[in-house]
Amino acid sequence: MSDAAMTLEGWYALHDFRSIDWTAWKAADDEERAVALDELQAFMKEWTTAEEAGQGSSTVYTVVGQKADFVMFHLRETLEDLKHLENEFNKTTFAKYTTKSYSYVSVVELSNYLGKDGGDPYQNPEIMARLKPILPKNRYICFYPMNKKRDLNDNWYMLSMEERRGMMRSHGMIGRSYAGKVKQIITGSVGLDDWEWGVTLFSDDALQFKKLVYEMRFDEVSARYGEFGSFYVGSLLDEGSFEEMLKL
Ligand code: VOV
Repeated sequence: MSDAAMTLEGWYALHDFRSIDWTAWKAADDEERAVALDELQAFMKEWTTAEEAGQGSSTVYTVVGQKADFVMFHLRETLEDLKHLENEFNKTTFAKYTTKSYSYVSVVELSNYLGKDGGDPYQNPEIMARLKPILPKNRYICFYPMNKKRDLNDNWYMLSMEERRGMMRSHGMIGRSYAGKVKQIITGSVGLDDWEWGVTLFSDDALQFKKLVYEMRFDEVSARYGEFGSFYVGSLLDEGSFEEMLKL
C-alpha cells in the first residue's frame, strides 16, 4: 500500500447554490419584497458577527449562466454550524423566492506534499490562517469539484509518495506563478460529498481562472489524473448589489 498523504483540516465549508424564482418574486407585493430584503440583510449581517468572533467566514457571489443565480460560501467550525446557516437561510422570507440548485460540503485542507516538518502545525499562525481563512473580497469566484483518477493504468492512489510529491511540486510551481492574480482555497471532501476536492478560486480578473486552469491541464497531475465536475463562475455581491440585482 502506498503512504497516504497527511492532511491538515480547518473550517468546514458549504457552497450553497440557489436560483431565484423570478416569477414568484415579481408576483410578490412591495411590502412582502421589502420584508424579504430586510431579512436577507439581517441574515448577511450575522456573517460579519461570526467573522469578527473568529468563528468562520462567509461570502456571496452571483453565478453566471443557468446552473444557479447565486452561491453563498460559508466556512464554520462544525457541520452543525453549516446546517444551522442553511436552515436560517431557508427560514427567511427571501428563501421562499429561491430554489435549491446545488450544494457542496467539504473541509479546508492542506496536505503534507510540500510542507516542512517541525512543530505542531496547528500552532503555526501561517498555517492556521490558511486552514481558517477570512474569505477574500475579490471581484470573481470560480468553483468546481474534482477527483484524482483511480483507473487501472492511471491510479493516483497507487503511486508512491515520491511520485505524487514530484507532481505536486510542479503543480505548486504553476500555482505560485499566479501569486497576486488568483487565490485558491482547496477543500477536501472524501467521505463528505460526491467528489474528492472542491476548488474555489478568487480573482479580480475572471480571465485568470481560464489561464490558470488551462495551464494546469498540461501539467501531469491534472493532465493525467484530474477529473473535473461542473464549473461555477460569478461576481461578488454585497448587500447593495444583492438588492440591486433583485430590484424590479
Ligand atoms: C492559485 C494557485 C494554486 C497554488 C499556489 C496551488 C498550490 C498547491 C500546493 C502547494 C498543494 C499541495 C499542498 C497543499 O496545500 O495541500 C496543492 C494541493 C492541491 N491543489 Fe493546488 N494550487 C493552486 C491552484 C489549484 C487549482 C486551480 C487546482 C485545480 C486543478 C486543475 O487542474 O484545475 C488545484 C487543485 C489542488 C488539489 C486538488 C490539491 C490537493 C491534492 C492532494 O492530492 O492532496 N490547485 N496546491
